[in-house]
Amino acid sequence: MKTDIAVKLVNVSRSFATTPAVRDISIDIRKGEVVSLVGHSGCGKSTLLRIISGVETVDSGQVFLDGQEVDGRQFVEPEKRGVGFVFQDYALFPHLSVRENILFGLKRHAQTEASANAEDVIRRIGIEHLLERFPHTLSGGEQQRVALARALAPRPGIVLMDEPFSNLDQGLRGQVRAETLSLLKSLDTTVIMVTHDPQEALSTGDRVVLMRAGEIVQAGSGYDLYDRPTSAYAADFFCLSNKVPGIRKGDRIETAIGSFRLNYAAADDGKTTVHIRPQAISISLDQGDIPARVKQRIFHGETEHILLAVEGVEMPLRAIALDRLPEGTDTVRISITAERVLAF
Ligand SMILES: Nc1ncnc2c1ncn2[C@@H]1O[C@H](COP(=O)(O)OP(=O)(O)OP(=O)(O)O)[C@@H](O)[C@H]1O
Repeated sequence: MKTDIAVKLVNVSRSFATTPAVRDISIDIRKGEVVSLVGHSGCGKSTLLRIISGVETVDSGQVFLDGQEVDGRQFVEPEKRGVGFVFQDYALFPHLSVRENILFGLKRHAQTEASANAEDVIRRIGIEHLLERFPHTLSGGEQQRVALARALAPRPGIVLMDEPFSNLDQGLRGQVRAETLSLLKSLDTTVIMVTHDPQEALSTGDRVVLMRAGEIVQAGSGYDLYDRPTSAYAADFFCLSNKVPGIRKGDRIETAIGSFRLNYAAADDGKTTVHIRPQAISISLDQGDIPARVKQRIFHGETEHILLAVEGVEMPLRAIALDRLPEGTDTVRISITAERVLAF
C-alpha cells in the first residue's frame, strides 16, 4: 500500500519492570520530514527510537514503516526495516578501517550497486581522505561523519539519530549539524533525531516533539512550541521564565507589576501565575513603566543577564540586556512586552 507516511506509531507503550518508558504514543511522520524528539533525561526518547529501529519491542500498540507493520501483531527484524541508526557514541567497529566500517552494512546489497552508493555517500560527506584510517585515530567530528556515512551507505529511507552531535564541542557542533541535515534533506531522508538540547531541537526539526515521562507533551514547529506552548512545562523547557503571581479575569491578568492583556493564555479565571520571559523585559536607564534595582549582573559576552529587584515581587526578575549598562548602574526602569507574557 502506497503511503506518504514513513513512520506511524499507534498507541505504542513499553515498560521496563515497573518503569513505563513509553506510554500510549501515537504519531505520524511524513516522508522526508525531520523530527526532533526532545525531553529531559529518562523521558523515553531513546526507547522510542529503539522501538522504531526494532532493537526494542512494544508491549502494546503498533509500528508501521512505509505502511508495513513492523511491530505489534507482527515483527520485522531490525536489519530488514530499511532504517539507518547513528548512535551518540558513533559505535564504530574499532578493529575495522573507516572504509570497512562503511562497507560493513552493505554486505547484503548487490556488490556494484553497494559500492557505487558507498562512494557517493563518502564523496558527499567529504571523508575520502580518511578511508584507510582507524576510528581511534579520528577526531570526534570525523567519527561523527564516518558514523553518518555508515548509516547512509545502504540508502535507508529513514535515519534515526540518538544525540548525534552531543560529543562535538560547541564550535564544531552547529557546523556539523547544518551539514548533516542539508545532506539528509538532499537525499529526501526521513529523520528522527533525539536530543535533550532545547536549542538544538528548535533549530533542527521541521517538527519538534516534546516528551515527558513517556508521553508526548506537545508537537509542532519550533515556533509553535516556543511562542505558543500549551503548558507551563513546555514553556519552561524552551526558556526559563520569571514567575509572577496574578489574578486572571477574562483576558486580563492583574499583577504587582502591571495588568496584562493576554495574547496567549491557557489559564482559568482566578489565581494564576504569569510567565514573563527574560526577553520580554526591556531595560533602560530612564525610560520604562517600573522602577527596579540591579541586584546582580551575569555577563555572557553578546548579552548580559540582569537580576532585578522590583517592589511587590518576591523573587528577582531576570532580564536580558542587549545594550551594556554603564558600570555601577544600580537603578533602572523596565517595561514588559505584554504580548510575550504567558499564563497557564
Ligand atoms: N533496558 C532497560 N531496562 C530497564 N529500564 C530501562 C531500559 N531502557 C530504558 N529504561 C528506563 O526507561 C526510561 C526511559 O529511558 P530512555 O533511555 O528511553 O530515556 P531518554 O529520554 O532517552 O533518556 P536520556 O536522554 O538520558 O538518554 C528510564 O527510566 C530508563 O531508566
